[in-house]
Amino acid sequence: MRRRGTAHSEEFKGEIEKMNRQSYSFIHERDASPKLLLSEPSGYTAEVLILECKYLDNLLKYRFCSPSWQDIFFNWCRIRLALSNQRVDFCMMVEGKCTLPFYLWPQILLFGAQVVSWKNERRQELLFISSRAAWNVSKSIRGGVPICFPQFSNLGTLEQHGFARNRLWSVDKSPSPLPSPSTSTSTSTSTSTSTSGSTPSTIDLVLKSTDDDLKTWPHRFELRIRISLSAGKITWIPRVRNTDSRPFTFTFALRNYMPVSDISEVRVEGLETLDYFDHLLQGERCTEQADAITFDCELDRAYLSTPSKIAVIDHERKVTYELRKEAMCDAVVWNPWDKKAKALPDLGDADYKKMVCVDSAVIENPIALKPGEEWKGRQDLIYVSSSYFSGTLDPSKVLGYMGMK
Ligand SMILES: O=P(O)(O)OC[C@H]1O[C@@H](O)[C@H](O)[C@@H](O)[C@@H]1O
Repeated sequence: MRRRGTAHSEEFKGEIEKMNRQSYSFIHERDASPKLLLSEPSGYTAEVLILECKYLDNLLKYRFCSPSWQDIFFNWCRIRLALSNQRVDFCMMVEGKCTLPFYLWPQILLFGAQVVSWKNERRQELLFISSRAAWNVSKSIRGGVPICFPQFSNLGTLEQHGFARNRLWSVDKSPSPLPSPSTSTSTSTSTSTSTSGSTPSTIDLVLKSTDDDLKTWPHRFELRIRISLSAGKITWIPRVRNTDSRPFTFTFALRNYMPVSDISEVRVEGLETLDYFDHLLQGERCTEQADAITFDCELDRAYLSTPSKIAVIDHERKVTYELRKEAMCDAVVWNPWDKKAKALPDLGDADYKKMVCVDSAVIENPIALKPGEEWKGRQDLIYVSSSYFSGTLDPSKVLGYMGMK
């Protein structure tokens, strides 16, 4: 826990002044943790303990806890909206219920429902964030796990990767039950997992079509994402429901920006011998010849009909990310390399060396939903400290260790 220190006093001051104007107040007693008192016009008042604050560009980010974490989600959202009118951020609040320590809680932006921070027990960041991430504009952050919907990449007439990553989502306080796991597309409302008893380290976010969205994509939908956390694993369960009177189709991806020690030391395993669309060859269909994907130039490929488990092995850092997925049979591998990195304004020139994207996706066969139907996918991202050493990689051992063989 980091208490308010002198390094932050100016930042707090600026924010307190703004809060006063918005009729929120800030309490700080000498030798006590700083507290924020939220009072809404409706009369709701809550006291929040601030655990940590950091300043990122023009946005002050807090970690905090409260007796009522769900209420605070909502109040926090309103505060950020009122103060910046730009983006909203929060951490999963599970005080008193969650067995995980604070520093393991991921940070999720309501803007895009994007997870932007996820840490392991050694407090290492497990997601990549660009050194030039633009936190204060109305555009998806370069890093973390943005959600691509209803279009992946430029495979359609919509903005690149669809609009969902550039919209403000809501917390779904009473999420509808998950459909049966046996069907990936279902009209069933039967439950296998009770949402009323959803675990404290789970949050449901929802995006619904707006009148503006309907002008560019004329289909009414509800996109729900359940994000759950357990030690060493973070899970996304996306669901898309057709709430329109006509059928529609869509493509989808969870773009995983993973941090790596050096991109030239990385191997992606599980995609060998598969066909892929090469975006750098105008989508030409090719077949993977290598026994693992390695990187020495720009790569932008959508691998087709992939297995449910893929391993991203960082040889140097002795770390493996295991990607497990359901109902998302394609997988994208992307690294922009040097020229493209320079051309992307929100990516540092050398950042390409420190990241790789391996995404769970539905691209080749878009999902078709009739009115009332729902599609459900799932992605688990698992962090494994590998036990092998640089230069002595034995893929079969690693895959065996991960339960993949
Ligand atoms: O910059 P964005 O919109 O996040 O996309 C990053 C890259 O994503 C890839 O999937 C696309 O094929 C590239 O064309 C694109 O540059």
